[in-house]
Amino acid sequence: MNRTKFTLLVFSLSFIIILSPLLLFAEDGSQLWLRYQSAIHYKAKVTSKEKSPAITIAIRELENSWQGQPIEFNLDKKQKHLKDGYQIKGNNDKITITAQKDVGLLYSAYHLLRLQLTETDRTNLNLEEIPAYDVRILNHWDNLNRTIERGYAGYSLWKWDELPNTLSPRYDAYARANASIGINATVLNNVNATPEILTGAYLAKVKALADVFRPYGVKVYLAVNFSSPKELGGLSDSDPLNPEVSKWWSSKVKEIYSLIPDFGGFLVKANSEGLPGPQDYGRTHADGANMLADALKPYGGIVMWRAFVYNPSNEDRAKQAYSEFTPLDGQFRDNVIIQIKNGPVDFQPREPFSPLFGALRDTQEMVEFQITQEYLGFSNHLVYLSPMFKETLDSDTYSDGEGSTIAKITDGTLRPNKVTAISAVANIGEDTNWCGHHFAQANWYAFGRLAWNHQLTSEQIADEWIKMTFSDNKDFVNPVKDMMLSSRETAVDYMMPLGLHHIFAFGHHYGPEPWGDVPGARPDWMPWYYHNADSTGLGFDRTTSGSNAVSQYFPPLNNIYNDIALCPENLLLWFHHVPWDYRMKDGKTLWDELCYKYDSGVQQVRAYQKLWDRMEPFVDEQRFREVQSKLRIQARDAVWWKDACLLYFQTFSKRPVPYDIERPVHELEDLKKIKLDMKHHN
Ligand SMILES: CO[C@H]1[C@H](O)[C@@H](O)[C@H](O)O[C@@H]1C(=O)O
Repeated sequence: MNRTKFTLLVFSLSFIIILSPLLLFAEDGSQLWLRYQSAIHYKAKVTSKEKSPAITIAIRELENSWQGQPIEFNLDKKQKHLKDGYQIKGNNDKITITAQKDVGLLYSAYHLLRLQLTETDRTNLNLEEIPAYDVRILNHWDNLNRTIERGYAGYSLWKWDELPNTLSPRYDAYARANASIGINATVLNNVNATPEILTGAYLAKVKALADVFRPYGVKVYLAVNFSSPKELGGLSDSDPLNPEVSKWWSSKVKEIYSLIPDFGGFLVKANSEGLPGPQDYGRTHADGANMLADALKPYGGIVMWRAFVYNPSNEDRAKQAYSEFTPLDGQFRDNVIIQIKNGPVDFQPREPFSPLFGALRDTQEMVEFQITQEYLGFSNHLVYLSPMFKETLDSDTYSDGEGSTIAKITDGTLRPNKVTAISAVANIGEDTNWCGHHFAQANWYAFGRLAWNHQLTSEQIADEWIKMTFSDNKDFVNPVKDMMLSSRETAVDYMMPLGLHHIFAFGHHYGPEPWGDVPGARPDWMPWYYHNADSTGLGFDRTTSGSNAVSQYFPPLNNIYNDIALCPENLLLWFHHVPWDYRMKDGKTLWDELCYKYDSGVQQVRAYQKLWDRMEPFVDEQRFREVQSKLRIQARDAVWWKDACLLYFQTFSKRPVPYDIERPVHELEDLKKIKLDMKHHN
């Protein structure tokens, strides 16, 4: 080797040595799970007779990163059964992909790259993927001032003040991330919607976003305020039966479609939590939804009408959506779909499924999940939500006999739905790592994967996500996967075990406040409304001798939930007021069981801390430290929850905390004084 070559070699080696830690350090999670290595020495050969923006992206993704056989794209419009899906066939020499839509080819590109990143065999491929739902949609609760209701990852991605002229690169990255997991729709603004979103100025901004998202197959939808005709159009009212009102909506819809020809439709929260709606004029939800549906119909748009309604009344809050919507069954147009939260109350760590699923026989239904962790420690706690999503989807409602799962009711298997959909409230914000917690990215990922295929297991999804996001080393994948898979149950244990619910601090919903009593607030906003602790026991009596919410479920569930001996123990205090000395299945008293559950939640988080520390060699410095520090918060919060709930409930149970578990480290009176400043959390 001559001198020049030697100098060059030394120079480049030192360059690599100096720079590599910096590169590692710069690893911040902004790439999400899209960590494809670029194929520097090899440009994949991808051929396609057809061209379109989606196909161009698909080719670009593969040419940048695919390290395998040449690929041939085929568009075959006759293969309608594929919907947004695709077939992949291939051997060592070649891969052929067929889709009926160009977006199907794009999805197939991400499928191949996923196989590559997860080290799955790619030499013998013969598969067909068809999505379970037509509309796989994120709901952003983003306000026009860029705060996010229940958002814990910074401000909204949408920079309304810069739009439509300036386009943040995050818009493209957002659409790409969604496309990579099959999400094809997004509601840009908060369901607590302001009429302003429908002004010409905002629609021009919405159009700019729709144009960025379109090549990735992501359609834009808007949440609308039911009073828009009055507030924006200057009409005397917004009565759905007033012809002027429906005329106003028709012309607004026409204006939207002239800007965004593939606009998806509206999401509506009406007559709920103070928002206006058809009931303001003595009309029904059906009158309101149908009026909007008629305006959207000529363009193929849909209305997602939310069932999240409850009034200050004497009726158990858990019963109200069912009471209000079942009498309207069969009255909705075929482009209306009722969007129902997974549980009957409000995204609690664990709820039974909403009894509305399956009860509306002649009305289309869809699930609304919450990815953002409003009731699960915000972006501070590591809680992998796939098991929770699956718990709902796999729940058997018995509406059409055994096997009538929520998945089958909503995906069209059991009902002749014109359109099928599944939604979730997003956890995405402007933070560099998108979701506030590196592991919260897994929940966005899991929602997309389940919306595509609800038969995937939580374990499969976690496995993929860990390998793509962090490492495929089994010494990392296996323990981290175990941590993720148990994390939801852990959170339930240190927050609200055995069916307890809604004992959160008023307003921000972060910490515990089972004693909560907000002067002047309505009873169903008080935590004691939900736990009913007294000297005899704990829990909400929803049996036939209590609020009778059990009767909203189909047999045999109504009887199972009604019977304290049959009711699943993880829902016991949801359905029953249980004596403190009631014997649980393991022989412990209710009080002791409660104590052990809280303690086990705390111990589990401690175990996660230890586990994560052992993972240091596998993770870059920055992500390692960030997750480590979040776990510290989670561990402190878990103790806070345990102490607050046990010390408070003990004032009723008057029994000792079992002597073999960790003693409280707080005074109840001190805990009662904690006031969190959650203003930035809205
Ligand atoms: C958007 O409002 C939210 C509100 O912030 C939240 O606390 C509650 O969970 O539900 C509401 C809803 O789903 O409409």
